[in-house]
Amino acid sequence: MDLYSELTAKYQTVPAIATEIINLEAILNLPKPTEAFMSDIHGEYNAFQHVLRNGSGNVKSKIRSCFRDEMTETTLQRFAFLVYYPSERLTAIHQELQGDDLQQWYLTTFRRLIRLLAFTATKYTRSKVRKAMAPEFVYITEELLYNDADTPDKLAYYWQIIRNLIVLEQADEWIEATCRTIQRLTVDHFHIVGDIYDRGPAPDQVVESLIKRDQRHSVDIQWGNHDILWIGGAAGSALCIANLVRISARYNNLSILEDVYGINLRHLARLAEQYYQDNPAFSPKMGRSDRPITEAERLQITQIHQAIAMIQFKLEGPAIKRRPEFEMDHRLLLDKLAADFSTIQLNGHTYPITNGCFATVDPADPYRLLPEEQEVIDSLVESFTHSEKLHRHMDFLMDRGSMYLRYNRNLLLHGCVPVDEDGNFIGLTIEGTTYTGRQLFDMLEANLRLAYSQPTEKADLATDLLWYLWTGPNSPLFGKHDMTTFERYFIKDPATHAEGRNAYYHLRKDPDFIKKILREFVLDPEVGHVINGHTPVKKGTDPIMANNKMIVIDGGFSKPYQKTTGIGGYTLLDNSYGMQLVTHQPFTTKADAIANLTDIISTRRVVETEARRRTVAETDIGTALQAEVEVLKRRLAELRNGD
Ligand SMILES: O=P(O)(O)OC[C@H]1O[C@](O)(COP(=O)(O)O)[C@@H](O)[C@@H]1O
Ligand SMILES: [Mn+2]
Repeated sequence: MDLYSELTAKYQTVPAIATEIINLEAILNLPKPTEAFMSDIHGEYNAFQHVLRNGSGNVKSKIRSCFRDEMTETTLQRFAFLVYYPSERLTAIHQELQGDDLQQWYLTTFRRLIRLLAFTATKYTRSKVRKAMAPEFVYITEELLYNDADTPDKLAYYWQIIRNLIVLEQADEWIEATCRTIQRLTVDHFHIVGDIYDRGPAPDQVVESLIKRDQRHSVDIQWGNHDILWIGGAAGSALCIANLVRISARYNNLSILEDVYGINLRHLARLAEQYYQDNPAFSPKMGRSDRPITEAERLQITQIHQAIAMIQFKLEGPAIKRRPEFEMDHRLLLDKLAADFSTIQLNGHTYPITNGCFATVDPADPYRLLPEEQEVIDSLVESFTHSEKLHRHMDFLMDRGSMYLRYNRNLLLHGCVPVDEDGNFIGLTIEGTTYTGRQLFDMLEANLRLAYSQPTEKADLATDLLWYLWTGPNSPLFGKHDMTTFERYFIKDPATHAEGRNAYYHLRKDPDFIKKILREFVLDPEVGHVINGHTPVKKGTDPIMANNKMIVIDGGFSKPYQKTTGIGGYTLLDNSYGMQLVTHQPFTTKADAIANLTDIISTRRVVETEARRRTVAETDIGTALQAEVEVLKRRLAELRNGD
C-alpha cells in the first residue's frame, strides 16, 4: 500500500487528520534521540550488558544533571547501580535494611526514580514513553509521572499509590520495571557494527539480549566477518562451519556449540582421537574463566582442533578451484607439501614444517577427504542447518542486519570498502560483471540472503561467497589480502604469517578519501561520518581520523585484544548536541561490578558539537514523518474542497 492510501485509510475525518498533523509536527521539533554505536563484542556478554544497562555512561550523566548537588558521590553511585542492576541491588538492599529503614528507602527511591524517569522522558512523546514501560505498570507509572507530588491536592493521592505498591508487595517489581524503562529511554537506538560472535564465552546471550531490547526496532547490526561464519553455518556452508568449529576449539569455546546450540560433536571427537595426538600448535588458547580445564579435556580439544583444521584445509582446495573468480589460487597449500610432509614450497622458498599433523592427507590427492572426514563434516552441516536455536538467532541477525547501513547521514560498516593503493574501488568479477564500491556490498548481501534461504544448496556460488566474505582478498568484512591460518600453525618464519591489510586502512586517515566513500554510498560528504569496527585500535593510536570524519570503535571488548588496545572498549554516542566517544575500562566480572559499584567508563571525548541542538526533523525518521505530514496536508485540502 502506498503512503497516501495507508494514511487516508487510517485518518478519515478532518479532526483525525488535523490531530495527527499536530502530533507529527510536534515530534519533528523534539530533540534528536540518542544513538549508541558498539562493535566487536566477540561474545563478551557481561561487559556488553553493563554498557547496555548504563547506556554507555549516559544513565549516570542523566542522574548527575537531574539531581545536581542533591546527592553525594556515594549516593549517586548507589542509585546508578540500582538503575543498572535493579534485581541484584534490591536483593542486597533487603539484606541491608529492615523495618522503618526499608520503608524510608522505598519512599526515597520511588520519588527519585520518578524524577529521573521524568527527566529522561522529556525528549519523547507520551506515547513513546508509554511504549517503553512495562505494560502492567503503565497506569500507575503515568499517574506518578504526570501528577506533580508538589501540588497540595495531589500529594496525598501520589503517596497513596506509592504506599499501596509497598503494601501490595509490588514495589520491587515496579522498581525493576522502571529502571529498565529508564535504561531504554537513555539510549534510543543501538547500532552494533559487527562481530557479536567469536572467542568470548556467550555471544548467544548477547543476541538474546538484543532480541529483547529490539522490541521496538531499536537495534540494527552491520555484519562482521565472525558473524558471517555463524550465518554461513546456519546456511549450510561446510567451509564456514569448519572455520568456526576450529576457532571455537582454539579458544576453548566448544561448549557454545554443544550446550547452547545443540551441535553434535561426537563424530568429530571420535575422528580426532583416532588420527591426532597432542600438538603444541593446537593447544587451546585460553581456559574459560569460569572453570579451568583438565589435562584430559585439553588433550581432547587439541585433537579436535587438528581434525577440524585439516578438514577446513581440505575443503578450501575444491572451493578455490571451482571459483577462479575469487582469485585465491595462491591459497592452495596442501598440494605444496613435500610427500613426507617435512617441508612446503611457497613462493619459491622451501620452509620446514613444524607441528605437522597430516595423517589423513594423501600426498597424491591432498584435498580428498577420508570417508570418515566426509561423514564428520556432513553431520556437522546437518546439525547446524537443523539447530532451532541457531536459526532463531541467525534469523534475527538476518532481519536486523545488513552489509552496511546509511543512518542519519552516517555510513556504518564493519571492515572496509576495498580499494587499490590509489584509492580506486576494487572488488569481484562474477559472470562478466565487475562489482566494486557500493555495488560490491549489495551483490554480496543479495547472495548472502539467497544462500541463507537455501540451506540445502551447499556448493553454489551464493554459499561459496559466504566463505569469501570471511577470507576473500577483496571481502569488505575481512579487509586483508590473505588469511594465513595454515602458515601460522605450521611454519615458523613470521614472514609467511603476514596477511597484508587493504589500502583502505591507511587511506582512511585522509578526509578526501572518506568523502569519496560517503559519495559512493550516496551520503553528504560534508556532514557524514564513516563508522568502522573490526580493527582493534592499538594503544597510542587515535580512533578518530580524517578530521573527525572516520571513527573506529573496536576498542577491545574481546579480552584477547585488550593487551593491544589497553582499554576495555569504546562506545560512540550521537545525540542532539553532537558526537562523543566513550572509553570503557576493562570489565572484570558482573559480581565484582555490583559488589564494588565499579563502573567501567573512564573518559568521554567530544568528536563533534552541533552549532544548535539537532531535532527529530533532521533525522531519517524525521524525513519519513515529514513525508507523512505532506500527505496528510494534501488530504486535508482535498476534504475541505469536498473531494
Ligand atoms: O589470533 P588468532 O586466533 O591466531 O587469529 C588470527 C586470525 O584472526 C583474524 O585476525 C581474523 O579475525 P579478526 O577479524 O577477529 O581479526 C585473521 O586475520 C587471523 O589469521
Ligand atoms: Mn571483525
